[in-house]
Amino acid sequence: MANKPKRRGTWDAVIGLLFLGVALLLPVALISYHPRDIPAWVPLISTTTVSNPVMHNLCGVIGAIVAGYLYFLFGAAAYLWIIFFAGYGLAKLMIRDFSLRERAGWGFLCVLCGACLLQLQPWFLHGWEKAFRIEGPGGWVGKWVGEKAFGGPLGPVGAPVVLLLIYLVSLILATGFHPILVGRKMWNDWRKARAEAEKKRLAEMEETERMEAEQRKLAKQAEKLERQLRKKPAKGEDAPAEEPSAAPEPQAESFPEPRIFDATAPSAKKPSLADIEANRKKRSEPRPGLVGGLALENYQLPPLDLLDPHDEEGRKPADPSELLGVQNTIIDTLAQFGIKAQPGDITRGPTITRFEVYPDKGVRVDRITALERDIARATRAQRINILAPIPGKDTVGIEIANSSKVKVTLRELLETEDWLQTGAKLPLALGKDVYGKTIIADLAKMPHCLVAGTTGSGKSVCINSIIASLLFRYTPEELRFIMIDPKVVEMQTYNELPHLVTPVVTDPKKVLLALRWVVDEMEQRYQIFAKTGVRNIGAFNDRPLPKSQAELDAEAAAKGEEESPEDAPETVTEDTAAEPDAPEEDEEEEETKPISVPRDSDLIIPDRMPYIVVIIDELADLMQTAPADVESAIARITQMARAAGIHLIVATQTPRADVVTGIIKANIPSRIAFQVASGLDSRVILDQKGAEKLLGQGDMLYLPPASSQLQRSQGVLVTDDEIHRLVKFVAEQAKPKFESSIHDKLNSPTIDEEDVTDEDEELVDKVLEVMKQERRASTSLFQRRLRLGYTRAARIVDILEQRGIVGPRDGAKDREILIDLDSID
Ligand SMILES: Nc1ncnc2c1ncn2[C@@H]1O[C@H](COP(=O)(O)OP(=O)(O)OP(=O)(O)O)[C@@H](O)[C@H]1O
Repeated sequence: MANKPKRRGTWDAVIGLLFLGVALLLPVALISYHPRDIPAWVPLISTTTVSNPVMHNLCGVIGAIVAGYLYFLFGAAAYLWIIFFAGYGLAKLMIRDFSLRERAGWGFLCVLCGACLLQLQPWFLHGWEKAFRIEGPGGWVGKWVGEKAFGGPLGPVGAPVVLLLIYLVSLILATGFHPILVGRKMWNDWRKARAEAEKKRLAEMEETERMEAEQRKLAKQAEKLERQLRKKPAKGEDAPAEEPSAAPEPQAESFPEPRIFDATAPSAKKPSLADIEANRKKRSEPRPGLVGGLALENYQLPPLDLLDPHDEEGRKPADPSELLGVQNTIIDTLAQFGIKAQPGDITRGPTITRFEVYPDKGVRVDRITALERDIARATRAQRINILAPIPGKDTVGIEIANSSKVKVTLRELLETEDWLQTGAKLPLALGKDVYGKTIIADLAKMPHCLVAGTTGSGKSVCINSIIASLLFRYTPEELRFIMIDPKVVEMQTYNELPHLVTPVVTDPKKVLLALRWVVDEMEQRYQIFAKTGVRNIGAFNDRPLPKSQAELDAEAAAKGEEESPEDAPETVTEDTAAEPDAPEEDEEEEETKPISVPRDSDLIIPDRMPYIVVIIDELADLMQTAPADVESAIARITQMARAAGIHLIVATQTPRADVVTGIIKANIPSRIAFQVASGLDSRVILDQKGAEKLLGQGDMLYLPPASSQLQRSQGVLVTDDEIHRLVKFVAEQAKPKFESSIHDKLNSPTIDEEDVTDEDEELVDKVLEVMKQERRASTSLFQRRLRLGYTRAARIVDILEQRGIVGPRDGAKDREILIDLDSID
């Protein structure tokens, strides 16, 4: 009995070898087959009474007869027998307990189906009928089983499909090859390989970072040593020469005494009320040359007492023993896992406290990162974040949420010296970092910003504080807003602001029009810069203003000269516009009749230009309506608008790659991330993980422009009541004066795409054809060429404008064509 498996193994090898031998000889016999090799006495396949005098077949008469029968029965499918024998031969040799009996039947069925399918296909191998004198490319089986038995009842489509199914089923059963399982395995293997590659990449990155840190440390030590060596001779000549000062003692590494900073403690020095008022008054003084038809000579910037007073004294100071207790827990936990570390500084910020530790020599910082959950458990913290190392320091930072959060109010920030003394062109009070340092960004440098976070994380409050920061600094003459709020509710409060270019845009369909207006405005500003010979808004606004007629008259009178009409031109030429000393129109006249440039009559050169800040609250809603158009408009604005003084702030609560696309990200370098759901979302906003560990309610990561270092900070809090008071104060001083060009456009009824009938579509096609032939577009042209009434032609032109094919109406001129006409089929 014990011998049985052994014997079976021997027979398996014999059968396997026999099959492989057949698989080797079969192709030789089949390829060298010649019908005349078959002797006359062989039934069915003999074609001649006189066979070849010299045998062609390399496997002799037996090979010829076998090949002849295989071709006769299976046609070209005879070659499938090679796979049959080779496959089963190898399986018998290599796979233990391979059961030929279970599989061979299915293999045979596979060959039969192969023959039938070859017969039913009409394209190739039909020449074999004559060459081999057989029934068809599938042989006898193909003819009688495939064509007659299957093809007859199932028809030309049904038969191949059924046969193909049988073929696949028998192939699966013959080989034990499960396509779904194999597919799944391949997919899993691919994912595993990717994860491994990613792991390897991260490990390499960590290794390089570690090496760099090591090198920095070594460099520091070398520097320290060098300093010590340099100091020594100065102490005395008799210093013992044999002192082994060159080799640093490894155990003697000393760490600075740990200190506790409470960044939330009431600030020692506060600016006086008089300072703040003086600063505000200074900023409120009418600045020379600001026009804009808003009659704002008496405009006062809002005072800070519109904001709620912040209660610094009410803040509980940090309890040092509590903080030291937490730090000891951290050090103990690390020690339990074999990591020796020394305590470092403790900094209590508004939302989190950062505990620093100095890992001992030879400790890899990522070992500390790996203990994140254990440290969280030991300190009973809800969420912790480990900075290994803290950028620019030789310590590892463990950030733990404070039990009680300290609010960072807008008033607190606007009263700081940092704010009062800031040299930023468009300062934004964003918040305070862990060290209590105020974060004041300059929108002019940003120059565009992306704000993202889940719902309730603090985005709207952040946007409100940005708007408020600007309202506290700028008059409507100096800064204008375009607010886009598809969510409708968020920005309604601002509708009364005189700073608005147009009422808050809430209809997603009109957003594109607003963005296009911004693009036009930007282009016009560049034209004005070119005419006046300046490069950006700063230079434009700082240029000396042309003198007024009254000033010129006074000068002329002083010189005793007679005024001649030729000396006082009514318009400024291109050259004189750039010439500060050239005579100009009277300033009062200028308001009603702006300075114009004769050769380009549309170009109005204002004395000063306001900054324009475009705020989009909820990009996702816009990306749903017209993703390509919105994306390209944003890209256009962000790429060029900086010099023109146009800045974009985009907020979203959906930081997905299809909303914050690569193009949008590439053009918006500054980012503010609030809490998000996952590391993936964080990567979309910041290109790195981290935002998923934030605590919500204004806890944020700020990526300043031209930097890769994130600043964790607590966002500034401004309440709805404060915003209402602020807007009321501003709105009482001036009424909104909307730009007519954009206002009219946004108020004109849009054509709903659903209302565009088939008849309209036909006309649109015809109009496009006319445009292609004439290379121009105007309502009257279409009226004439297509014999249309005015209303009909104007409607089609409106549809074209809405689809972005032609530009807006521009007086009696032709419409601008915005597409490549050659791309029309
Ligand atoms: N800087 C902050 N300091 C303290 N609390 C804040 C701060 N920012 C936001 N909060 C709190 O979080 C709440 C939600 O903030 P906010 O309305 O800005 O969220 P959001 O991200 O805009 O949500 P949504 O997308 O749903 O509008 C606020 O009502 C406020 O209580």
